[in-house]
Amino acid sequence: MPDLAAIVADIAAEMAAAPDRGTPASYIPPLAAVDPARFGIAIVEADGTVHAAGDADMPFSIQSVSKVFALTLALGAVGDQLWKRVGREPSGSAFNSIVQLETEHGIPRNPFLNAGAIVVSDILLGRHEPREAIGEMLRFVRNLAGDDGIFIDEAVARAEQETGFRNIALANYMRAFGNLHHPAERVLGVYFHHCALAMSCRQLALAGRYLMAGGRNPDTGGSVVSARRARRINALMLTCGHYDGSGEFAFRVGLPGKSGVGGGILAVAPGIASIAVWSPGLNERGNSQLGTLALERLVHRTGWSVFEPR
Ligand SMILES: NC(=O)CC[C@H](N)C(=O)O
Repeated sequence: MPDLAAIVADIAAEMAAAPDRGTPASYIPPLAAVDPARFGIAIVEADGTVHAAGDADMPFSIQSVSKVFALTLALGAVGDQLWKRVGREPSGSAFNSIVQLETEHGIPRNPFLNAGAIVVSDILLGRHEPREAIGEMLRFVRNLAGDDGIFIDEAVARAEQETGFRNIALANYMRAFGNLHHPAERVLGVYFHHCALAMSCRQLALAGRYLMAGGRNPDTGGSVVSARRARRINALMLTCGHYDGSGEFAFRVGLPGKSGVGGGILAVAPGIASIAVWSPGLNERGNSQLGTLALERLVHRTGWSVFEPR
C-alpha cells in the first residue's frame, strides 16, 4: 500500500503553493465569497482508515456532487423506470445547457446535468411536500457519512432560488414536454436545497464509501444499493461527472468522479478508496482547478486509475 499519510501531506503542501488556482463561481453570490486559498483532501480506505490534510474539515457547498446522492435515492424509489425520463450519455455541453433538450424532447442526456438532476428532484418529490423530500435527502447523506453534523446552507439555497433563472427555464421547458410532473418552483425547491448541502471533505469521502464498496455502507454492513447499481453509478460518474470536461478528467485522473461548482470533487477508486477534494477555484468548464490537479497527483503516486492493470 502506498504511504497515504505522506502522499496527502505532500499534495496539500503542493496545492497550498499553487499559483494558478482558477476562479470561484460567481453566479451564486455566496460561493463568490469563499477564499480561493482553501484546499482540502480526505481519503477513506476500504478498511475505514482516513487520511486527511489541508482544510479537510471545513464545510463547503457540495453543489452538483449532491446529484450522485439524489440519483441514488431516486433509483431506490422508482428503480430503472428512471431511465425513461433521463438518458445515460455524456452531453459534451455545459452543466446548465438547454440546447439538446429541444431536439431530444425534454429528456436530459444524463442525471448529472442540471436538467437531468431537476428530473431526479421531480422523482424525489413523488407524493411528498418539498420539505419532506429535502429532509429525506439530508437524512440519507447523514446516514451514509455516519455524521449528523451535515447541514443544508439556507443562505446558499435562497441565493440560488433568487438567481437561478437558467434552472427555472430548464424546469419549465421540460414541464412543457411533460417530463416534469410537479410545478417547477416545487421541484427547484428540492433541487436547490440538495445542491446547498454543506459538507467537509471528510464527510463527503465517508458518504461516498458505498460506491467503493459494491453498494454497501461499511458502518452498518447494510446494502445502500445493489453492487450492479453501484457499478452503474460509477460508470455514469466516469463518463458524465465533469460535464464537457469528463473526457479530460478521465484522461488525467481515470477515476469515477463528480464535481460541483463549490469546488468539491468526490472520486471513487472501486474496492480501494473513497476520496474527496475541495478547492473553490474553477477551471473554464466549471470543475475545481486544484481539485483535479490533486487527484491527478494522487493517482500518479498510487496507481489507482481504473485503467491501470491490476
Ligand atoms: N455544476 C454545479 O455544481 C451546478 C449546481 C448549481 N446548483 C446550479 O444549479 O447551477
